[in-house]
Amino acid sequence: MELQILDKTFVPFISAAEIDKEIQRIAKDLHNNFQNEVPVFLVVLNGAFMFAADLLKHYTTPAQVSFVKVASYQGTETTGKVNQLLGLDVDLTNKHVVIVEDIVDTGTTITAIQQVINTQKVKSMQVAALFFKPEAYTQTVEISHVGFRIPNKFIVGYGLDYNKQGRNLPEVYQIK
Ligand SMILES: O=P(O)(O)OC[C@H]1O[C@H](OP(=O)(O)OP(=O)(O)O)[C@H](O)[C@@H]1O
Ligand code: HPA
Repeated sequence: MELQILDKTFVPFISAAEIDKEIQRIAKDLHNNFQNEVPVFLVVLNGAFMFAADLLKHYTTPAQVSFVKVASYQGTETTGKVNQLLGLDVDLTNKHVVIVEDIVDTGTTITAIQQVINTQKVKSMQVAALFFKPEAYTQTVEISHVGFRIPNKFIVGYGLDYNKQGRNLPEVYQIK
């Protein structure tokens, strides 16, 4: 069934069952990665809230979870654009960090986050993204865990919004 949000029409793209299957696979890969270690999951709000909830329910050994938001503002002339992670309330020193993102599109956001994380002495850093648009990606950060590689078309649902709407949908729609 088509979905109308404001001026745009969307068509069904990925079902809730398909999403769940990929999330279980990613959770298993993460378990295998960390074995007896306790990783820190940094969930990037707002979009990743639904992915993070489902992923972390399948990650059943001890972990730390923290929620961050990216804020960028203009610094001085020499520093240019400065990025900040709002809400980062854990010391990441010597920790295995997993950044949890709903989507990596151009890669601007994940690159900004990685730059902030790299100012701390972490043990390792990985990215888990449910969706990745290879054709749109312009950056070099490695996306360690990807649910779906998708075409460069706008999607909504499962945390992702169009003009603030559609985050609540349990499946994903693609713009028509
Ligand atoms: O790779 P990029 O081109 O940077 O795009 C990806 C980012 O865009 C979305 O966030 P947005 O800034 O829309 O905020 P939201 O999570 O609150 O929707 C998404 O959640 C990613 O964080
Ligand atoms: O395709 C998308 N949909 C919703 N939000 C987004 N943020 C980056 N890409 C997208």
